[in-house]
Amino acid sequence: MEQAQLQESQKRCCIVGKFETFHRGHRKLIERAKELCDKVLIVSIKKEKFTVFSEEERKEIAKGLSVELLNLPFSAVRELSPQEFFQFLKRNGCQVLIVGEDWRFGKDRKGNVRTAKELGEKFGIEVITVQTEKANGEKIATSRIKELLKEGKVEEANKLLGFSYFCLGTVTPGDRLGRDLGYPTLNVHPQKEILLPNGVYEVALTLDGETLRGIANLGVRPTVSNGVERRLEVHVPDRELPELYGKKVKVEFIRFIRPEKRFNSIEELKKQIKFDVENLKRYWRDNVGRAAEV
Ligand SMILES: Cc1cc2nc3c(=O)[nH]c(=O)nc-3n(C[C@H](O)[C@H](O)[C@H](O)COP(=O)(O)O)c2cc1C
Ligand SMILES: Nc1ncnc2c1ncn2[C@@H]1O[C@H](COP(=O)(O)OP(=O)(O)OP(=O)(O)O)[C@@H](O)[C@H]1O
Repeated sequence: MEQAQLQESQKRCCIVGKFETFHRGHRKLIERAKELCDKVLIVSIKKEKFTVFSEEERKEIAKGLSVELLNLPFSAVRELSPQEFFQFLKRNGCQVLIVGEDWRFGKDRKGNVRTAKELGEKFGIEVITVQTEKANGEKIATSRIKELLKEGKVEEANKLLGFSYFCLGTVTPGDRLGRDLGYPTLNVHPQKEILLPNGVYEVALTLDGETLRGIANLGVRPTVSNGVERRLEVHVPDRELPELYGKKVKVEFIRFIRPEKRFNSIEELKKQIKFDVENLKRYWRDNVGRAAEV
């Protein structure tokens, strides 16, 4: 029995697909793979540009899930027949293949789960099917997550992702206006274009391994600038942050608070920020124990 368990745990599971977002559907496959195998390899095939997460962000997600990520351009597999595709998997040491119910593979997407099971028998690769993960009766899909993010519905997007939409970025100097306003902000230069609309968001800021709750303005700051350059500025209430220029940070978007606005004076902007911050602090007090993560 022990020997059998040992052999089972040394198996290598593969999962193949675009894997743009690692949403709850993708992660159901990963969880199943981890139950069955010691090593899990994600073969991520990129057809078009990924826009939700940068390459480094996807690597970070994969690392957090303890899976190996192999990125392949679509051109590397486009011409492979279903049979050649299985030969490719075999060469990569794949012993178990985990697939969603509607998985298609091989040239012109000719292969399906049935073909996969047949080829699996031939090549000695066990093919395991996982049921589609749905939310409100609909298959969880990256396209829906993108739509929600673009509409500013970050909480709904996060529910489908199963974690908070985030960006990694570098701290850059701002105009030092925030300090005069009484609300100093950390300017974060993100690695990608953030899909969310301009606005004020509840966020979680991770720096040097510590996660702090904060409030961010994502936008062009129409009150104080000519409104062209998009910026991400994070304010951490009741906390004096040291000089952090050049540091890599992570900003998770938890909740949309309000759209960005142009105020007639700095005084009005200051009053609004005070209102936003006080409201958020009250919200945190009223929701003690609520984790930053979904
Ligand atoms: C919670 C919060 C809300 C904000 N809302 C707005 C806004 O609605 N309109 C706007 O023009 N700027 C807004 N800002 C941006 C401020 O104008 C900006 O933080 C300030 O100009 C400081 O910029 P600096 O860090 O480059 O010095 C907001 C900032 C924070 C922290
Ligand atoms: N909601 C889901 N539930 C279960 N499995 C899923 C779900 N979405 C995708 N999968 C599976 O994950 C694997 C990788 O899929 P891939 O990244 O190519 O996604 P997809 O089906 O095109 O979905 P999406 O566009 O949402 O990323 C495939 O085996 C696919 O069937």
